Amino acid sequence: MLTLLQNKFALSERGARDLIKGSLYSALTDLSMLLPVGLFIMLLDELLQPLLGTSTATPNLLKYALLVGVVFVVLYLCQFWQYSSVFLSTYTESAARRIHLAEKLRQLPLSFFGKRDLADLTNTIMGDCATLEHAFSHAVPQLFGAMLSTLVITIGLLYMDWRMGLAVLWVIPAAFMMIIGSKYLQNRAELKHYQAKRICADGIQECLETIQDIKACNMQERYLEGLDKKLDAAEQAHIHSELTLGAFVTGAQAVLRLGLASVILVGSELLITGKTDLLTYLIFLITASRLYNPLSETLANVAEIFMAEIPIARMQEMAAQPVQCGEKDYRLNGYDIEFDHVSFAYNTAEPVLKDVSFIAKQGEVTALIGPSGGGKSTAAKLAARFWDATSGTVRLGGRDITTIEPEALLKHYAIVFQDVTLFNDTVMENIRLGKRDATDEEVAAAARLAMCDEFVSRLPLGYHTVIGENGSVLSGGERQRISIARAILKDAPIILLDEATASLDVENETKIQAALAELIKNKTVLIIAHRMRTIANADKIVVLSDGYVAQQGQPDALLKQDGLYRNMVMIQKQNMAWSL
Ligand SMILES: Nc1ncnc2c1ncn2[C@@H]1O[C@H](COP(=O)(O)OP(=O)(O)OP(=O)(O)O)[C@@H](O)[C@H]1O
Repeated sequence: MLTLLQNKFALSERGARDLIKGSLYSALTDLSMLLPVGLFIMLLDELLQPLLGTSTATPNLLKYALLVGVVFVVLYLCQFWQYSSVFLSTYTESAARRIHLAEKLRQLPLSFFGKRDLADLTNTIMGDCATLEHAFSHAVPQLFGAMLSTLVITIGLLYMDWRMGLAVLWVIPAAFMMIIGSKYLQNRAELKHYQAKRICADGIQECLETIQDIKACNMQERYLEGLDKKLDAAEQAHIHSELTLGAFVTGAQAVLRLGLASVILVGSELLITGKTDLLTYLIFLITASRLYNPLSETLANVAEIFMAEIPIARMQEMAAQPVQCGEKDYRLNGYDIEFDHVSFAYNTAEPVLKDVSFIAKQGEVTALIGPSGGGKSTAAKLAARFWDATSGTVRLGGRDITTIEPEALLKHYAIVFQDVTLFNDTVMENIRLGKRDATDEEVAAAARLAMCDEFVSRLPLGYHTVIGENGSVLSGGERQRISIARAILKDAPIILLDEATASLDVENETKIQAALAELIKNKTVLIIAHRMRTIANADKIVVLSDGYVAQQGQPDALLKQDGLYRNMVMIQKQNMAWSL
């Protein structure tokens, strides 16, 4: 039962157990709502008896006053238990779900993010969690509770008088059949609504991200027209989905109310023909008027549960994604990085790296060079296990890196990428990310080595200036220098520099090269650069072209060979001779 609920609703074991508890409390609350009805019937019975001549006793009002008090307390307690059980457990489960999702995202390989668009992912984390939170606090336990309480009442009514019992109950399967029958249409409408909403969110996100280019190309009007159409489509899809839901739910609720009419008809007939007594007839009338209330709400909830199937499916899809795992405690024999017949493809069958083999030795600078799209950045990312090789092995210190837990592995790496990522925080904290426990003095020393001083002194609050989302108040070169300072501060044994100095002017590049020369002593350095001067001091060159290793060896030796390396050096020399 627990496993079934876990699988069906993407719940944790505790969540499934809480759902059962919440459903039982909901059933108890529904049943407790019949207590005032019972009390009323008792009083009615005592009032009717003198009229019917079966007794002369008058009702004991004190007894009824006490019973009203007891019923009130029971009702209060049932509501209180149901509320605290259902809502508290739902929000606890919801918090656990969000943490679990975040934890899962942390462990997923980057290939997963390459396949998903960001708006969809954000929607899964924020929107889907909220949808499920609402469904499990307002719909699912109430539905199960109503089903349970209806079952108990059904047995009681059929036992009292099966004919009037059937008159009350026939509408329940009819109404549910109507809702279940409409499931396909409702799901289709909701899926269309969700897709339209996602397209809208994508459009808005794209607009915000590319606003600079849209303005530069004078495309505002055309772009906004497109966005307008997407918003209209989302609005239409939403109206359509609400109408589909509303039509079936109100239809089913109307069918439920027919039960009262049928009980009046059947009961009157039985009463006239003397097949039942007045009290039984009244019991059925009053029960029927109460029985349909929780059921009526439940019908609207059934639709919400159907709709929750979409986010549940997405949660399950996320949960089923394979994560990168490995050992946290391991021994390395130095920090040589070895690519051993490595091939790799992103999403397509076409490999980006093909049978790549080379060793980046500790204490040496190994430069990856080659034409654009040759696979240099991909190789660097494979070296840090951002992705796992499709075939072949990447080793660090003689150990296959797929056997090492990614976070434990990354402790050995300081990385400076082409695309720098900065956080909306101070310069100081952005650099401190390299080493969380670094003192302000250590951060400032790293910043000085990375030539940050000069531009930081111009910021209003110096190192304590908040630099905006992704360092929006800084230039490309300044952002890159912060990223280099981070790497210097981390002082890891392996350094990956992917176009690390690409956004710098020649003067700053020369200064930073000097700082980097200090940083990289006795470390394993893998450097990617287009400018030959950036890799002038490399110990080894690996030329990657079209995913293959075209050449590798010491720079001097490669210069003597007629190959890609010599061509690139010659072309760059010619370019430097040009002037505008
Ligand atoms: N995340 C990705 N998903 C799919 N394909 C990708 C991805 N990243 C890169 N590629 C493709 O892989 C190939 C190699 O890209 P890579 O960035 O490794 O080349 P590179 O040699 O570093 O290029 P450049 O010098 O222009 O930066 C290219 O064809 C590129 O389109």
